[in-house]
Amino acid sequence: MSPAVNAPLVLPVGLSATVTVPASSANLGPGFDTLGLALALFDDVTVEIVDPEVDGDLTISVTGEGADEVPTDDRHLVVVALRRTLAHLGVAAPGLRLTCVNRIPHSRGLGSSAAAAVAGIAAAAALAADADAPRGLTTDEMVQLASEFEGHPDNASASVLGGAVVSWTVPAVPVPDVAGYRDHAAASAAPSAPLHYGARRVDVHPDIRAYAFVPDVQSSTSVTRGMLPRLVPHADAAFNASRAALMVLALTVHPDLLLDATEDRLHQRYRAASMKESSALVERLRAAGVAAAISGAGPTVLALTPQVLPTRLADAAIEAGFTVRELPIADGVVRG
Ligand SMILES: Nc1ncnc2c1ncn2[C@@H]1O[C@H](COP(=O)(O)OP(=O)(O)O)[C@@H](O)[C@H]1O
Ligand SMILES: N[C@@H](CCOP(=O)(O)O)C(=O)O
Repeated sequence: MSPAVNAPLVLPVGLSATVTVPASSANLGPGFDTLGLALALFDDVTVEIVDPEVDGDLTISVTGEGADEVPTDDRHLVVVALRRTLAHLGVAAPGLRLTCVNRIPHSRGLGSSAAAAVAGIAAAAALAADADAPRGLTTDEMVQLASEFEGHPDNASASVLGGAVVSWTVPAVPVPDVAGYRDHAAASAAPSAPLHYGARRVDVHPDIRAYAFVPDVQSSTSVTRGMLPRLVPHADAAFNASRAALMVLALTVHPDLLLDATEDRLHQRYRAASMKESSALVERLRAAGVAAAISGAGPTVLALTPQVLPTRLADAAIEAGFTVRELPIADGVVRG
């Protein structure tokens, strides 16, 4: 019998790929759902193709962050992203064994879920390439798939491209009107409205240092996205447009402008009630002249500064219950 037309290429048992993917900090103050920064805190994921008769369809071993919390079955984010990407590439895996070494804390605003998606996508692309699959993935396609998975491109594109990123979306259907405004939130929420996602890397000024202040508490991104209003005052939107544009200058050539450039009126104030200690820390750091903002949807605080962080500020944050880490700016996902 001849093989079915378009039958998937089956990956051979014994094939394996390891990928290393960085954490990310999204928004950087004014750049809600657009700016992101890759940070040198890495998850390592190894995927091996196994014989299901011998090793089962799927085994997942997780050490480090989230080891006792993430599901070790078909719902695991890396597995979902991996399988979706293999299907996209016309490739099938008989059985899968995953080994995850997690260093990115979960639900803290450091892009752990985007990193998991990028790991799955990059591992699938690496396995398909090793098996000489007819299709591969370009970097733009990785940004597209990971952003579709995550629902916003800022974290995902930073973990793919590294450095700082400017990312954007193009709605595939006309954006509906609400009360005279174009309702982008409704358009993105509509399941029938696929988006095109784009992103480009910008190289960060070498003097800029990034510090993450990580609290013990967790905060779900989807929950705090629900705290955002559907409409905002035009003056606030205009304010953020100026600061987001300024932020690209501050990140690349004028680090002295970081304090002004990290101001925001679109999201942090609306989420502040759910992360009072983090919001207070942002205020304290900014009052001391350090450009600080909530990292992603929080509750981690990100500080960007062309100077070493003064010890008294780090000590005060530790006293308030935060772990303080300087995290170099990282390159994007790589095959290990
Ligand atoms: N490496 C991982 N493996 C499996 N699931 C993960 C991984 N990282 C994150 N997740 C899932 O994503 C959730 C956190 O996502 P989210 O609320 O978007 O926070 P974050 O800011 O860390 O991305 C975790 O509770 C977990 O279910
Ligand atoms: N732009 C998003 C970023 C979420 O980042 P995460 O690291 O908290 O998942 C948002 O602000 O919701």
